[in-house]
Amino acid sequence: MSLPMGARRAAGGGSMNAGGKVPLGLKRKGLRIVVTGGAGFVGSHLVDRLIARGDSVIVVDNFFTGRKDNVAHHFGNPRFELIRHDVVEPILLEVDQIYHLACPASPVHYKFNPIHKTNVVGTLNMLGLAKRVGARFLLTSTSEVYGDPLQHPQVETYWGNVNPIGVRSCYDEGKRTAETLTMDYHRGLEIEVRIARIFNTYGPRMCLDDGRVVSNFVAQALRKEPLTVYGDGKQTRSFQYVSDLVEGLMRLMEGEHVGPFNLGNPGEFTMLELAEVKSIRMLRFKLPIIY
Ligand SMILES: O=c1ccn([C@@H]2O[C@H](COP(=O)(O)OP(=O)(O)O[C@H]3OC[C@@H](O)[C@H](O)[C@H]3O)[C@@H](O)[C@H]2O)c(=O)[nH]1
Repeated sequence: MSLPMGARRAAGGGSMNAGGKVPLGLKRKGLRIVVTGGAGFVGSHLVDRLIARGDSVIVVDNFFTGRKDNVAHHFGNPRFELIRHDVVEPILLEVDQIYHLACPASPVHYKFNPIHKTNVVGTLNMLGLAKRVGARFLLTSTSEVYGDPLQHPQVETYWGNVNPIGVRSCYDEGKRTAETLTMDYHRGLEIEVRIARIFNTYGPRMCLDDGRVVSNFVAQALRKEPLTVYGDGKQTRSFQYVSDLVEGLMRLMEGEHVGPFNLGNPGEFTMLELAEVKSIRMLRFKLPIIY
């Protein structure tokens, strides 16, 4: 079957079964956890879940794309702390687990401000912290490590088809390097690590100007503007709701397996299909607040 270039879809139901048999929260209650990028779209939802199950959470965020508003409802909670900090600088914290999310994920943002340094130096700094305090480290990598994949859907053993010099390379190659560093620290220094490869995710707290396709289409539909389908619209993507992703990240952290694991949705749309009113409605039923 010939497939459109640029198709990115998680293989096998998103492979979210790592640690799936461990009931969340039972053994892990009361941990000290740092979430880098915790004031961002995905990070803030993760923080909500961790706080809700009784953990103490330190959010580290430089507010490049994250917003205080996303975590303001935790201000005053003694189990919550917010630190303005860029992960390209080292930081010393006493924690049990590190969720390393810090990195702008929308092409609009990272093309404007290339983030190779965030991925490489930032990941190195957080791995250094994991080593120093003996914390378990989870890297949020991306489906973009598969580049313009020639295999469809992508399984985790596929090495990808990646351009080292393109406009999106700072992200793709930055995350690939971050994965390499993570595995090196795991093999060489016996740091406990987990790697998640996140596919296209949507939900509340995405910025309207995020630039990714779901928020663009919803914003355009609400404004009754034409939807901007890029290229021939035959490229495909899978879309997962943010709470499903957060569930997957927590299961991965609590489970026994290093990964990498694809976290995504096995279903897929072409961008032309997504632009149909029916598809937008299908996604919108879970999109009560986009702002
Ligand atoms: O308005 C738009 C925006 C985007 N698109 C198209 O929609 C597709 C999806 O693009 P998006 O910008 O939503 O994002 P991508 O799927 O390429 O990457 C996204 O998901 C994986 C994450 O790891 C990345 O961080 C995230 O940016 C692309 O083919 C793009 O060209 C449109 O057709 N119209």
